Amino acid sequence: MSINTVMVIGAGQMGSGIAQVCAQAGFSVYLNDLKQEFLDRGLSVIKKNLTRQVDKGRMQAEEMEKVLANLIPSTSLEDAKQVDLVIEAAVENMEVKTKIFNQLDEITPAHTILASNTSSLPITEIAAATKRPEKVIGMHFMNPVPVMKLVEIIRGLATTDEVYQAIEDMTKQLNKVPVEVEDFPGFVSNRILMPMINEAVYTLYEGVATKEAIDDVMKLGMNHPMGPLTLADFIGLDTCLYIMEILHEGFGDDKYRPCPLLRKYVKAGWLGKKTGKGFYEYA
Ligand SMILES: CC(=O)CC(=O)SCCNC(=O)CCNC(=O)[C@H](O)C(C)(C)COP(=O)(O)OP(=O)(O)OC[C@H]1O[C@@H](n2cnc3c(N)ncnc32)[C@H](O)[C@@H]1OP(=O)(O)O
Ligand SMILES: NC(=O)C1=CN([C@@H]2O[C@H](COP(=O)(O)OP(=O)(O)OC[C@H]3O[C@@H](n4cnc5c(N)ncnc54)[C@H](OP(=O)(O)O)[C@@H]3O)[C@@H](O)[C@H]2O)C=CC1
Repeated sequence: MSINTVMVIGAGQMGSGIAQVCAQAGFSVYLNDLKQEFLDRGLSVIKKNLTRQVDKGRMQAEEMEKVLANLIPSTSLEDAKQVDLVIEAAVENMEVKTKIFNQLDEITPAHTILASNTSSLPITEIAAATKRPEKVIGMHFMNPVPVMKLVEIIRGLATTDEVYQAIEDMTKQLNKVPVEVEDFPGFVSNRILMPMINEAVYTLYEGVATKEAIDDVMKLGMNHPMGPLTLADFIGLDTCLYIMEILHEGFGDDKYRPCPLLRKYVKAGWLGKKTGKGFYEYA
């Protein structure tokens, strides 16, 4: 099962990072989003990241041009006709994802593998929106994608060994480390990380400490590279809330109830770094 051409759906922070690492590994990459302006934003982030590598002497300018030439902007899902693998990184919403997978199932050739970068949604349910559940798989990258080594790989109930192997091999080609986990809400990463972030929001909500103090405790006391509230802003408060809701619903356990303050911020449109304001403000 050979993968040469990839489509990444969603040119947000995850999609643009995934497209960048695929293009750097030599794959031809269609980067797809709903509107040209989102694509332009994603491509400009990629260019900025690569330019930093060139400035630091880690990449030749010609190499950067080669990587950029591997990227093909796309606003039409029909472009998926050409690809061997789709990695979907649109918003964390089951309705949106099943709609995309259903369309991809019609558009892509029979051999194409359909992967989702979902952070918490059941792969088996996404796969059920297609007539090829054996070719649907979770490929969960971490943020920021060009820096973080891990990719969680999640099989749906029907995913074949051959498809799993192709995705594990591809992950290694991207210079990442694959870790296989089972299809349960939040997988391993967000089942552990997100309740910690949610608890940090409760700690703020209950007035136990200021946001800066909460972050300092976890940075200086536990050696976390970012405090949990800074990390929540970095991930996106909407994504954090969606993940908590999926854990809450998926396990039916109130220990996963999202903090009302998190809900309030999302309702206000304070989504973190990507909107310029979350727990902190960003220029
Ligand atoms: C929600 C989910 O489903 C799953 C998730 O992804 S959860 C989130 C997982 N990610 C984390 O937990 C990130 C925690 N934070 C960190 O690891 C670090 O703070 C960090 C890597 C983001 C930044 O590291 P730092 O040392 O504080 O800053 P800095 O020195 O500026 O950056 C270190 C390197 O990362 C690069 N970098 C930082 N942010 C970047 C970005 N957004 N994109 C690309 N590269 C980036 C920098 O260029 C720098 O590269 P070099 O070492 O090659 O020069
Ligand atoms: N943020 C993180 O740290 C991580 C997130 N993830 C997962 O990755 C996915 C994307 O998250 P993230 O990149 O942070 O989110 P962003 O909000 O940064 O980006 C999502 C992008 O997808 C676009 N989009 C939405 N619907 C569609 C569609 N139907 N077709 C094409 N594009 C669409 C959005 O456009 P618009 O702006 O119009 O909505 C936006 O540009 C989510 O499933 C998330 O859970 C996984 C690991 C880490």
